[in-house]
This record gives sequence, structure tokens and C-alpha cells, in this order.
Amino acid sequence: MRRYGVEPMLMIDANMQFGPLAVTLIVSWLWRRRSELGPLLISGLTVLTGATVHVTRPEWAQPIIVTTGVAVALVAMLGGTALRLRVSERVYAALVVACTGSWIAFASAHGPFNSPMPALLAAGTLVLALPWWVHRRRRTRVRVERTLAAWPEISHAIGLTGSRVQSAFVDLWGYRARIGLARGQTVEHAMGRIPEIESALGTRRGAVRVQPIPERANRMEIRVIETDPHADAIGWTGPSVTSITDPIELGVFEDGTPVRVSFLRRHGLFGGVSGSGKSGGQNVLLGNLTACADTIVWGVDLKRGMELLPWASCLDRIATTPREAEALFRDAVAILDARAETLAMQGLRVWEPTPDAPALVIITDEYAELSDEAPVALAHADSIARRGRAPAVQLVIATQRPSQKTMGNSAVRSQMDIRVSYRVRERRDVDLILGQGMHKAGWHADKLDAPGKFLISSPEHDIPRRARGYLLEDDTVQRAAQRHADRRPTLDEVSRQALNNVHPDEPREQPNRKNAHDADAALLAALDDAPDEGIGLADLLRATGMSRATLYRRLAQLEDEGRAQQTRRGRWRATDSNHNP
Ligand SMILES: Nc1ncnc2c1ncn2[C@@H]1O[C@H](COP(=O)(O)OP(=O)(O)OP(=O)(O)O)[C@@H](O)[C@H]1O
Repeated sequence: MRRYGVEPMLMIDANMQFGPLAVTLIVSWLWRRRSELGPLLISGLTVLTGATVHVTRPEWAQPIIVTTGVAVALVAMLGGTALRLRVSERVYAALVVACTGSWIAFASAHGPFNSPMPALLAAGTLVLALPWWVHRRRRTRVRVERTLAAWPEISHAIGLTGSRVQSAFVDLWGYRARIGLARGQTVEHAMGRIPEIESALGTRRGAVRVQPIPERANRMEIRVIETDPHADAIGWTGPSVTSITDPIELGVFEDGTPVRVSFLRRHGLFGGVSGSGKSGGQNVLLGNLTACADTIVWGVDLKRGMELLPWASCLDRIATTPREAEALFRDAVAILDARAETLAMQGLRVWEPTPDAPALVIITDEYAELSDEAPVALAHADSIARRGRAPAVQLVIATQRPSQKTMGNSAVRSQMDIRVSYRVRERRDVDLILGQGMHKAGWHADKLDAPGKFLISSPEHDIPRRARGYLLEDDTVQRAAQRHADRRPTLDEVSRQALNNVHPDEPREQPNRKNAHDADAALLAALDDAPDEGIGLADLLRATGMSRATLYRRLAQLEDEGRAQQTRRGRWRATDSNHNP
């Protein structure tokens, strides 16, 4: 972090004599080049110190060596935390201290101008100055310093006269400056002048972000993004959690820091236009939730399972028709009620998810479809949204535009604790997804310019910072689903009992049920007998009597084993070597 004062200004008087003028110009030039001249300055001070010690205290050579050793150790150990130096920078700083201290020690004993001291000094200065001169971060810092030195004029041009640069920090992706505003000035004013700020700072278009600093209304942060970490898709490298009690990593902010958000006992909303990356975001979430041994995931996908089917082997239950969706939400409410009752009886406030008592997360892709096709499901979802947090029965919904109508005039939207907005078409859609007044407060999701980019509002993220979600390619989804399928928990006794009470005549499918073997045999036979174009899922469900989730899980396993193949979406048959048309 660098503190910024007002740069000394060059005052030239028309009546100035040549001598003072020349001195002023030279001093000004030296001041502006102080960073580049740093090695020469250190070299000069080293000679001066060596000469002084040699004349006054030549016996100090040994203590100087010891002090140098201590200084080297301090730089190496504390340079990272105290000076925010990277490892390479710390090594460099320690080397400079070691060489300078050693030279002074020898010079004090042998004299700084006796051979080979001058030659050593010249060679050392050159060798150690080269990395300094070429160091990218230093050069950026100098450039930033010079740019920000012009802030008094810039602030005047953008109507923020009197505001001051308080500090600036250069990072991997650009730099950010904290600005102290003058009396009565607001961050909102600066947000409206971003194009002017970009022009004044000489950045590319779209490089400047203005962010409020929540705890101080008279401060703001200006971020200049010189290298965009979001320029390319960022591949997902695997789940960041094994428990829903840990924050899940959804992507990366513009400054390269990860977007971590806790989904524990919270509902989530993913909104944005078609193609903006909502399903991509859900995939990241699914990749993490299915890795959690204390979380059961149910899926609702009325686009006939297109988005959630690849995860079928990890979903305890999946609804792809309005009727199934209504049943699923009704059952979730039954679980919620039973858990709430259990908590009350035990005098507990919240459900703590564990592998034996998992959280239940219901992920719904394109929620708006429910209002048209399954209105009863909406009423149940409304109940879950209002009461589901404490018993850990949670909703995560994706929708293009969460208007009152598409949300079924329910309280669902207002109950969402985590709001993720991908690109929207109109400003007012920002307020629909993120909340009233958010666009005015700087949450400009209408300016997001690539799929997967989002703004997130949640208890831990309350300022608008652009992020980009990780991208899961199809084969990554397949591998993750395969890896996580074996580690899925089952519903706890309280929830199972609740389901049995809802369906007294339909005992819930148990993993060890007696006819599982017959069902499997029926599945293999149906796949064997399937025509070349494959047999549809509805026929397979009828032929096997399996639940939809079990059927998907078995089909995924058979596909992995090379025994079954999908001829096109939703149609299956045995692979050629096993096929018996
Ligand atoms: N995080 C990401 N990084 C890079 N590209 C992405 C990312 N997320 C999505 N995309 C790209 O954008 C395309 C559309 O994304 P996605 O299907 O997630 O959008 P959507 O909002 O769910 O659309 P729809 O509402 O039509 O389902 C994807 O095929 C993918 O190529």
C-alpha cells in the first residue's frame, strides 16, 4: 500500500535567473525519476557510509556484518506480511541488504576506494539494478503514481473538486485507489462519471469501476482493470467443499479473489437473460453440493430435464413434469414440517446438517415454468421459502426474469438470501433480481458483457463487484457426477417418516429393496430389445418400475460401463456389443 501526498509542483517564475531555473529543473527531474534512480542513490549512500565508518570507526566491520545478517533474516521472514512482498521480491530485497551490508563492512576495514572495492561496487550496482529497472510491478507502481499525481485536475474535471487520493495499491490485474471525498460529495456522483474518469486516467473503455466503501460514505474505491482476469473462461478445478457448512466457491472476482458464499440454511436466486450463464452457475453449485456428504439435492427441471439430467446419478430425486414437480414440493413441505416439529420438541432452533441428518436443497431450473404448468408447486415453494431456513430445507431457483407474475405473486423472491445476477436486458431487471434500488446503488448487471459474468448480493457480499463463474464442460460434469454418486447420503429418519405419512400406500423406495434385482434385469432386457433409435425414458420407467432417479442413476452407470448408450437425448439402447435387436 502506498500513501499519496500532494506531488511537489514545479513553480517557474518568468523572472527566474538561469542558475536557480536550472537547479529547479534538475531537482524536479530527479524527483520524478526517483524510482529509476533508486539503485544509484543507494550506491551513493553506501559509499558515503563506508567512507565515514572507515575514517571514524574502522573496528565496526564485524558488528556491521552481524547487523547485516539480522537485517537479511528480518527481510526474508517479515517482508511478506509487513511489506507485502512476493517471494521473488523478498529474495531480491534480502540479496540487496546482504550485498550492501557486506560492502560497507569490508569498505570500513580496507577503505572504500582501495581495490577491489570500487569495482565491486560498480558491478554490484549494475547487477542488482537490472532486476529493479525491469520489474513490472515497480514500473506499474511508478506509472500509477504519476497518473494519480494528476488527481487534483482530474477531480476538478469530473466534478469532485477537493477529493483526494489517500492510498493506492497495485495488484496482478491493475490497481485500485482509495479516494477521500470532499464534504457533500457522493459515490453515486462518481459512478455516473465513469466514462470521464476513464478518459482522464487514460485507461481503455470499461476498465474503471467505482465502488463504495460501506463503512464510510465519504470514501470510495476506484479500480482500474488493466489485465482482465475474466477475459477467458475460467475452468472449474473441482469442489471447494465437502460440507454445506463451508462457503462454496462460485467463481472469481475481477481482482482475482475467489467468490465464496455460504449456502447453509439460505435460499438462492440465479437470474439473467437466456444464455447469460445461469445453468453454468447451477452446475458449479451442483458440483459442490453433490460433493457434500451432509446435503441431499433434489432437482426440478421442467425443460424435460435438459439441464439437470447430467447430474441425475447424484440427485436423490428429480422432477421433469408438472405433476412430479408438484409432488416433489409437497413432499419437501412435509419434510420441512416434520423437521420443524422435531426441532421444537428437542428445544433446538436450527437443523445442523450432518451425513445422518442432511440439508435438503431443491434446485429448480427455469422457475417461471412452474407458474404456467404447476401452480400448486408454487404455493408449496412459497411455504418453503418462508419457513425452510431453520430446518435446512432450501430453495435454489434460476429464472430469466423474476417478475411478480412469473414468481406466482408469492413471497419467494423476497425470501432469497443469495441473489446472483447474470446479464439482464434492462435496468429494472436488476432491481427485480437483486432488489429494489440496486441499479441506482451501482449494481449494473445490464453492463455485464460475457456469459458467466455475474454480480452477487448476499450477507457476505454487499458491494457490486463483477465476478465470473467457473465453467464446467460436459465431460467435467460427467466425471464429477460419477465421482460424487457413490458418496450421496440418504434422508434422515424424521424426513423418511414424514414421506411415509404423506404416502402411506407408497412405501418409499429403499436401496436394499427386494425387487431391485428384478428391476435391473428388466432394464437390461428392455435395453437389449430396444430398436436402433433407442427406447424412451417413459417406456423404461414403465418396464422397470424404477423411480426416475434410480433409472437415471442406473443408466449413467451402464453408460460408464460401456453397456448402454444414448442414441439421442432421452432414448437409450444397449451398446453394439450388447445389443440384441
Ligand atoms: N462461467 C462461464 N464462463 C464462460 N462461458 C460460460 C460460462 N457459463 C456459461 N457460459 C457459456 O454460455 C453458454 C450459455 O450458458 P447457460 O446455458 O449457462 O445460460 P443460461 O442463462 O442458463 O441460458 P438459458 O436460460 O437459455 O438456459 C454456455 O453454453 C457456455 O458456453
